[in-house]
Amino acid sequence: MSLLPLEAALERLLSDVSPITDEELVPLREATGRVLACDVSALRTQPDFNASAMDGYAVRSAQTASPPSVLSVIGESAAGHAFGGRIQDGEAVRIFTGAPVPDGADAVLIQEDAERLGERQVRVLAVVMPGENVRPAGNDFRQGDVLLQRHARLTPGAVALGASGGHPRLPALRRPRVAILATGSELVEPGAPLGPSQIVASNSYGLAALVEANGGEVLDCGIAPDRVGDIRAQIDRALRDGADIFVSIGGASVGDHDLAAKAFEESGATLDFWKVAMRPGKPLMAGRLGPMRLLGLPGNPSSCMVAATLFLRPLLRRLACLPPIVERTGRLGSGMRANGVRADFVRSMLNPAGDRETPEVLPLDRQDSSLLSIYARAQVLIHRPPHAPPASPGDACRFVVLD
Ligand SMILES: Nc1nc2c(c(=O)[nH]1)N[C@H]1C(S)=C(S)[C@@H](COP(=O)(O)OP(=O)(O)OC[C@H]3O[C@@H](n4cnc5c(N)ncnc54)[C@H](O)[C@@H]3O)O[C@H]1N2
Ligand code: MOO
Repeated sequence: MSLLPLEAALERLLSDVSPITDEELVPLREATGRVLACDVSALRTQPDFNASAMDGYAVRSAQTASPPSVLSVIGESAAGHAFGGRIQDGEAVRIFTGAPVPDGADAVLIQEDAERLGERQVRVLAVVMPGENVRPAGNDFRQGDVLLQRHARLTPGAVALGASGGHPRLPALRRPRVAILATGSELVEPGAPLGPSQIVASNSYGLAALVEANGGEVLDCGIAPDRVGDIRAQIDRALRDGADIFVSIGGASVGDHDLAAKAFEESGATLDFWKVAMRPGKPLMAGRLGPMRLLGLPGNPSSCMVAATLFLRPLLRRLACLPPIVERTGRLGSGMRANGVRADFVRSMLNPAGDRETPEVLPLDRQDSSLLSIYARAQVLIHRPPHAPPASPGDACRFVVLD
């Protein structure tokens, strides 16, 4: 099978994908990172009374026009305990930050500008203007105001705003469910004892982190040995459990024990493509089974993560109704050789001292696709198109940001 150009592969993968529209109410504590299903309006006004912004004395501002003057202290208003009466000329109410400003008062004199004279009196030492140190009712928002927009991704601040608006739960789109299966008889879980010629299954953890960072939910299918039946069983399980995407890791190449394509086909899936003109990540495959998408990622750790960044991430973000992550332009920090037939994605770092708009991009010196130590240091991938001519330091380049 010949290599499919990257753009054609992406087009095939994404052409008929639309965002999930199912909605669910999510408790505030679980809402960060979720995508809102609809606009959220305030159920209450904040603050719903005129509130003091400072500790001091609620006064009629006109009464402070020619300090020093003395006012009678007729009571106290604390947060949660309003003063019930009304202030008249010549009177003040001791008040604390966040407390309701009593009727009749229009300003708060901060206590640094006041001198308390026993229980009953206070000396005014400064002029206060009408409205000074008062947060009027509705200062933040009013009941019915749209606080959060449909399809916004909830930040910590947005969650706090939703809470303040009176919502214990927020309406979110269902997250795309991504089943992740590591395949390979040599794999063991991190921390488990390793037998001869065994290795740690690290990729599932990298992929799970990528899925969660991009609005998805992980269904962990563990590790399957190199047996078609075991891989198929996990495909069936993922379909039963309502996965939107099934991702296998490893067994994507052409060796005798590379069984992903066979397992996909025997499970009844159609294979959309297999093998993309890119480095790393060439043996990538994509298919579908009923409503579920399948991605077969290569096993080499960097190949797996790069293929996931380029294919799983956009698929997931589209399903999750998140904006695509677009390539950016930078300047090469070092020269590069002419490229071959595969688009090359070069693990690189950004020069922290460089220009932020058009950063200098520094390729890491070793690019072998087995090297997680290099991949983990990389912040970006320089995208060198097929047959790109040799490039010199300072030349423009395109790059993809990793997360
Ligand atoms: N004759 C050919 N051989 C290979 C070709 C080819 O075109 N012709 N392509 C090479 C390329 S490119 C890649 S990439 C690899 C990918 O192969 P597979 O997807 O079949 O990966 P495996 O053979 O299963 O594993 C490769 C490597 O990665 C390790 N691995 C696998 N799964 C995990 C995991 N979950 N966590 C960590 N490491 C994992 C595995 O032990 C192997 O060391 O094929 C080339 N060969
Ligand atoms: O594509 Mo493989 O991913 O070159 O190592």
